[in-house]
Amino acid sequence: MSKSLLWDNLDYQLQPWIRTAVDVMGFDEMTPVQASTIPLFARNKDVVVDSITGSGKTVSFVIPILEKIIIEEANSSKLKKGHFHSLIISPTRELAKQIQSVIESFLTHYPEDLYPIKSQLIVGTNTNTVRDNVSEFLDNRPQILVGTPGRIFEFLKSSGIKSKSCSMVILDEADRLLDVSFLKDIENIMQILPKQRRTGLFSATINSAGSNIFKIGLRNPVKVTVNSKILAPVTLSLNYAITEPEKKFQLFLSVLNNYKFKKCIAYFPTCISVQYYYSFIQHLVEKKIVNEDLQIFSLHGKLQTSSRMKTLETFTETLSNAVLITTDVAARGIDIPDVDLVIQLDPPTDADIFLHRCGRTGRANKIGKAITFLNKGREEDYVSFMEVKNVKLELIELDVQGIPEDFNKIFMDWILEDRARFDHALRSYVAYIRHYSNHSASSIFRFQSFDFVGLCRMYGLFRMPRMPEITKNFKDDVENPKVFSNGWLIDPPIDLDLFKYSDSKQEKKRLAELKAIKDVHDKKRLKFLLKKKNESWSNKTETKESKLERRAKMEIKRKAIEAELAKNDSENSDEEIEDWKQVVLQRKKKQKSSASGMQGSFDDL
Ligand SMILES: Nc1ncnc2c1ncn2[C@@H]1O[C@H](COP(=O)(O)OP(=O)(O)OP(=O)(O)O)[C@@H](O)[C@H]1O
Repeated sequence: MSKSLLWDNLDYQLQPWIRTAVDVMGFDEMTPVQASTIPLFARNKDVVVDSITGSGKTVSFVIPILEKIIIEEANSSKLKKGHFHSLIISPTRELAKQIQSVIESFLTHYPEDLYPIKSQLIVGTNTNTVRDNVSEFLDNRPQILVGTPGRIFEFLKSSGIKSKSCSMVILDEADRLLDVSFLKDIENIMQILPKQRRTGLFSATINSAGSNIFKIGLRNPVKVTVNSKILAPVTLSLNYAITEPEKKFQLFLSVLNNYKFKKCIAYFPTCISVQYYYSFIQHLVEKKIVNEDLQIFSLHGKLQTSSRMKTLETFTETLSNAVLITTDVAARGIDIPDVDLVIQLDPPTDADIFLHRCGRTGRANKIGKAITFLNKGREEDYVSFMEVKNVKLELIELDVQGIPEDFNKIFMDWILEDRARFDHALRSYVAYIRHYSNHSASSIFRFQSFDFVGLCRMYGLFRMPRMPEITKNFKDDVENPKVFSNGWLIDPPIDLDLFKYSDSKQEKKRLAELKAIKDVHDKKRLKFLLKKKNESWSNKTETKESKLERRAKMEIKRKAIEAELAKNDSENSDEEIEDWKQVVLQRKKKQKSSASGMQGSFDDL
């Protein structure tokens, strides 16, 4: 045990009940980040903390907050109604909830005869409004608030909420909170809070925040960097496996069946792919193709908050043989005991997220393994790309051991039971293509060398959809022996007219549409109807209102451009007028292509 990490070696004495709490929690010594950060907060410094995943950053801000509240209470500066002492902001509700439970687990050791210390969660859920947050706050008078940016901003603006006593603010996963999606809310929150406050920023990838760190009014911050050369815990082994897309999902199942693990988190690229594969895996468990002992959970951003929280809770409480299929909603900060395996079906679009995902295992000196699947061909370059970033990945050989040879047929039979599954597969496929085109390392993740047929098979599609990305980059049927005419991947093709929805209402609607189309003999009208029908899963979600809104906006834009043209007509040369016309044309073209850009369809479906 290193002497400098002993709790009693801090340059001030911890409150006795906090000392008891760390003992009971089994924290024999401080982690390095705690040993550096706790004394800095005690000396009223602002801190920017960069320390690897699972290194105990949460406790390094929870203890100082609790200590400060007690010291200030002891100085009889009790908070008045509507005031609070500390604010902790996190990018996700799950993480906010987790931080609050760390606070609560400390508070179970707080002496009952002292003035009560309380915390409150300020996050949006499907059942509570910001008003509910406010009335709970005014009734309970908690000193510590933990929440997500949007809801906290709304909360702070509400009448009755007084921010001027807030003396500590923590941004956990600060680089995420300071990226474009949250920055505005964070800046707005900081403007409401008093300038005289202590601020702490924490992350395992804080450097990605760049100069945005200085947008939130830090005062002479001290940077705490623990082991700058190590980007991942030494107990975490980082592996990659090369696979063809067609075999990727089978490889994943084979790992689940054959690897010994307590808990596994598997990252899928999109919410819809989590939903889709989750239902297929249920079927595979029933068919005993996936180990029956495994308990499979799914978590993604499209689920309601209460069900997200519940899933996470149950997964946390399950002792072993548990698999969580999820998206990046569970990539950062989530601390679940005994996760010893992380699988990434695809590398994340943002390289920083790679470390956060892998870091769900190998935490607090426990052994963990993370395996990332890379598509054969171009994606192997990801290994050297990560090496430049100081992240070394080791190759691991995997095979589809134990997965039935007729797996593709089993997949297809499952889809054929219900046409809705085919729609789901198609939507997942399209979402994947959209996801793939967002990779920050675009020189590695390129469509030019992508195995579109393999991807179709991975999603169980037996026919290739038409999408601009595919038509642009895919060598056609003649050149590709795996594809039969009209994009079919099976021979003979199936009769799509006989492919039914299991939901009777949906099926009735389909049959009515089919009849309407068959009754049309006018070719032009038929083409129009087919086009409209094809939009069903991609575009029809757009409401009539939003279409009208968009049309109105386009009208305003068009008028502005025309006005500009007219102005230029009178003032400029013919050449400049021509340039302007080109701009208008290009703009229109761009709008057209982005509107149709991410659709997939079958002309005759
Ligand atoms: N002093 C300690 N000794 C042993 N374990 C500790 C100590 N402090 C915290 N832990 C445990 O370490 C684990 C990781 O802590 P925490 O979630 O705070 O990590 P983190 O650095 O915030 O990670 P991430 O960057 O992934 O959010 C938790 O399970 C926590 O209980």
